[in-house]
Amino acid sequence: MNIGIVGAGAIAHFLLKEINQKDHNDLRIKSVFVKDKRKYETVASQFEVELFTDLTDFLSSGIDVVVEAANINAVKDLVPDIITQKDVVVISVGAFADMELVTKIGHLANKYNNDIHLPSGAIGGLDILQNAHALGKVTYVSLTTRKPASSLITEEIEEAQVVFEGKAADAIERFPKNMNVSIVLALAGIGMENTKVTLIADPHINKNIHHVEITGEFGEATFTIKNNPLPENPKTSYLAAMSILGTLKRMNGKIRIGG
Ligand SMILES: NC(=O)C1=CN([C@@H]2O[C@H](COP(=O)(O)OP(=O)(O)OC[C@H]3O[C@@H](n4cnc5c(N)ncnc54)[C@H](OP(=O)(O)O)[C@@H]3O)[C@@H](O)[C@H]2O)C=CC1
Ligand SMILES: O=C([O-])CC(=O)C(=O)O
Repeated sequence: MNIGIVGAGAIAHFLLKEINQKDHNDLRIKSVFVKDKRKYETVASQFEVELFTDLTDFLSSGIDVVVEAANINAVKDLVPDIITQKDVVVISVGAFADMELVTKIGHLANKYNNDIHLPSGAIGGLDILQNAHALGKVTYVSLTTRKPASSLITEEIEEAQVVFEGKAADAIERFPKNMNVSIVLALAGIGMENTKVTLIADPHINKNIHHVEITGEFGEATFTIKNNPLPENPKTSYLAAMSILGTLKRMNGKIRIGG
């Protein structure tokens, strides 16, 4: 499967190293869409990929699937065009807090018969939530995220501080680089307005910790993950990058486990 990536930051580098410099069967990154080729010219030689700044050229470069690893604005600007030609994996899931965009991209995906994949990113438990919500009988979903203070605020603090408390819809507005997880959780369950979020800046930790609580007719579930950060961008958890690789492998296989 030939892959094109949008973005050349921390997640893209993880994927380039894993996929193009190790053996992941027939996965191969061929093309990278960037805003500025000069900034990333070493990426082309180091990973044997071609850089593109023109979307039409990028999409016709022999790729089968596009992975977005850029940001929310890139999803809004590029995915409506990409989905008319290719399957797409989106990691800046926060873009889908905009329900108009979800409707538009969903309509185009149907019309052109391409798929949108939203990896679980830095969290887990989405299988439980979606199954539990199949009858619409989930009553409560919350996410409590604790990150190193420097990932969330610029001021120096001595003690852990709640920097946001409210609904997922507002969490992603306030923290677009840190709260994509709240939106994938909301999409899998009871929505942007009902998914409760607490975000804590903690000067004493070096992991990105997400704690999910779900209550419904099925019973109750809790889930905590203590993520190691990606060294190139500590705001981003290692597992978020890995979840894209996992998604690509599952797309390329015929046996689907869980879900
Ligand atoms: N769903 C989840 O659980 C998670 C999602 N994320 C999200 O994943 C995304 C990527 O994360 P990460 O790799 O750490 O971020 P980085 O900041 O390290 O990299 C982002 C890259 O995207 C590029 N970029 C931005 N806009 C465009 C565009 N319009 N076209 C092409 N390239 C573009 C940037 O280029 P330049 O430097 O030139 O601006 C940069 O190379 C972020 O949105 C992040 O919030 C992260 C963690 C978890
Ligand atoms: O990587 C993480 O731990 C979560 C994150 O940044 C996001 O959801 O935007």
